[in-house]
Amino acid sequence: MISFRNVRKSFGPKDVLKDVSFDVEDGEVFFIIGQSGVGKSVLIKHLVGLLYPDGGEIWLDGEEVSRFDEARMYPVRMKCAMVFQHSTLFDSMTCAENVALPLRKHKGLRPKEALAEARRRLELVHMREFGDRFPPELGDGMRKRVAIARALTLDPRYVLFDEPTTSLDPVSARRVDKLIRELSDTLGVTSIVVSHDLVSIFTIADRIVMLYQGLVRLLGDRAAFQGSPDPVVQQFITGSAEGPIE
Ligand SMILES: Nc1ncnc2c1ncn2[C@@H]1O[C@H](COP(=O)(O)OP(=O)(O)OP(=O)(O)O)[C@@H](O)[C@H]1O
Repeated sequence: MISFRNVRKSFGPKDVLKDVSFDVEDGEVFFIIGQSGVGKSVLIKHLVGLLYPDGGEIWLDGEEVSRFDEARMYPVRMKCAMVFQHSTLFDSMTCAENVALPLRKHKGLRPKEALAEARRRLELVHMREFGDRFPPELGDGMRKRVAIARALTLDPRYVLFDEPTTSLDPVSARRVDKLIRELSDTLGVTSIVVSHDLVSIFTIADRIVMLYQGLVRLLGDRAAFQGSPDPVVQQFITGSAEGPIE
């Protein structure tokens, strides 16, 4: 389980996170939503020690990771994989070689074993037949799925997705949604998804937290958001230009 407890973070005079608290339960698909610049990426970077809070605590599986030094962060990063918005695959390696890389580096598998295991991992994301292709030969959606396969190589308990469907065509975006849902349902992975994509949110989220002006505006399931009388929540989820959001 992940707990953010009264987390505060400022950059110079800018108070990005003022007092943010919520828990993410094991196995759920948990979305973090809110306007551009509200601090969604800043928040998830705290989980893996890419940022440290100015105040408050972050707990992961019973340990306060917000006080960990680099050495103690290492196993945390193995447990929490990140899938960045732009797939960071090596263009000069095949998809299978890309997925095999962390298996060789962190699990010590020999090249042949790592490649065989990489092909099994590609199957999880329905990309097995593309193992010998190079990333530039594939579309964005397929590259994203390979990046997800690579993120899964070290059997993380948590996968942090930063805007996984942004810049994908609608069909590829829905395939990525389906995959995120499957990872929770079949592997028990906990997914934390930063997203603006209303279709994803209302199709696959178990729970959603909305950040607004440095605070949690609403935390709840899809029905709680759809039925919320809060005009800020309603404006965000309907994507309306008119309303209280500045
Ligand atoms: N390392 C940093 N140094 C200074 N300011 C930063 C740093 N990282 C983030 N910020 C600022 O913190 C604020 C929140 O950024 P963040 O990237 O978390 O927004 P976001 O909610 O993820 O937005 P988007 O949806 O556009 O990705 C922004 O104003 C950003 O400029």
